[in-house]
Amino acid sequence: MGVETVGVGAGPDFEELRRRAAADGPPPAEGMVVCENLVRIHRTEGVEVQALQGLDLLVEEGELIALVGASGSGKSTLLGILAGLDVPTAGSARVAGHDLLAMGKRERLDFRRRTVGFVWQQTARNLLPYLTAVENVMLPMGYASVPRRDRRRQAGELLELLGIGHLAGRRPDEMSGGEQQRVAIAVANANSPALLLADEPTGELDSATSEEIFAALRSVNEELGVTVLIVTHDLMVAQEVRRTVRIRNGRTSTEVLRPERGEPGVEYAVLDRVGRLQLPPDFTEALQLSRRVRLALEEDHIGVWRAEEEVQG
Ligand SMILES: Nc1ncnc2c1ncn2[C@@H]1O[C@H](COP(=O)(O)OP(=O)(O)OP(=O)(O)O)[C@@H](O)[C@H]1O
Repeated sequence: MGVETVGVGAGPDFEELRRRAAADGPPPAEGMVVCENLVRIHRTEGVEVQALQGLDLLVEEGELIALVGASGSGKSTLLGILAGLDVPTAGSARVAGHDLLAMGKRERLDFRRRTVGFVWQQTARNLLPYLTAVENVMLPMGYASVPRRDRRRQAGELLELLGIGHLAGRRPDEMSGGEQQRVAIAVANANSPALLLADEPTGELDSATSEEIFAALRSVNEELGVTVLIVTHDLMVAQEVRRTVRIRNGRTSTEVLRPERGEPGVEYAVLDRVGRLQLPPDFTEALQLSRRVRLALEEDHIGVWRAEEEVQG
């Protein structure tokens, strides 16, 4: 192998080195949502909080997934980034092919209006109080360039799809919390988004109503083909989806996959594209693994042991 000198007038320049480094890495992943090594640091009054600390997430087009995690683990921060409301500090994040770190102001606004839909936990935040359900649904259609003459009909069809056609003429204060949330799902789909984000959509509701909200989210996923990502503490929701991703300390730690919805799932640790794995803290604590471990490749598994000097104390 030849040796090249990097210097003025000799050898490859910086751009060339960058191109080679990129070519050496794995090819870019594809999907509706692709986050790699995503970092978001909040700075307030001189204090830094690392809300996301190198998070990886891949969501395929057409999936319906749940995102769970303890309070403060970074779920809302991630949703804000995917919705184009917040900008990551480092790493990469793409939604429907849009690079969320490189977007200019104009593209970001367009992205929010056309590519994503959002349902908030607080029912009151999702709807304008002085408009009827059908008028609320028609509103985002203006941003998405739906011709004016088609808006009322399309809004009515969306409400029908979600089983709430009879609410079309009612204002939010004439509906229950669950009805408002289903109208909110119609509003979030009015611009035909590629990705629907829902932050604790069943958080303020009882379990029977939560089932209705979840059924509405499932309808838009199955009938309209929208990719849906739900942040939830609700066990019912987490058990009803095929894939549940758990965030811990600003990183994706484990995933539960279910062969069929409602069936018991299998929990997997997440391996990133360069082979990094986050060991669960209860495992590392039980075996007092810290700093370095010994690995051994076996026929069908990898063994992980405490390093010799740490075993001897
Ligand atoms: N704007 C902000 N300024 C400073 N720190 C923030 C800001 N937003 C979030 N954080 C911090 O970032 C971390 C992650 O917060 P985030 O709201 O994303 O967590 P979460 O998992 O959504 O929590 P919850 O389930 O309680 O909503 C927390 O430590 C939080 O205090």
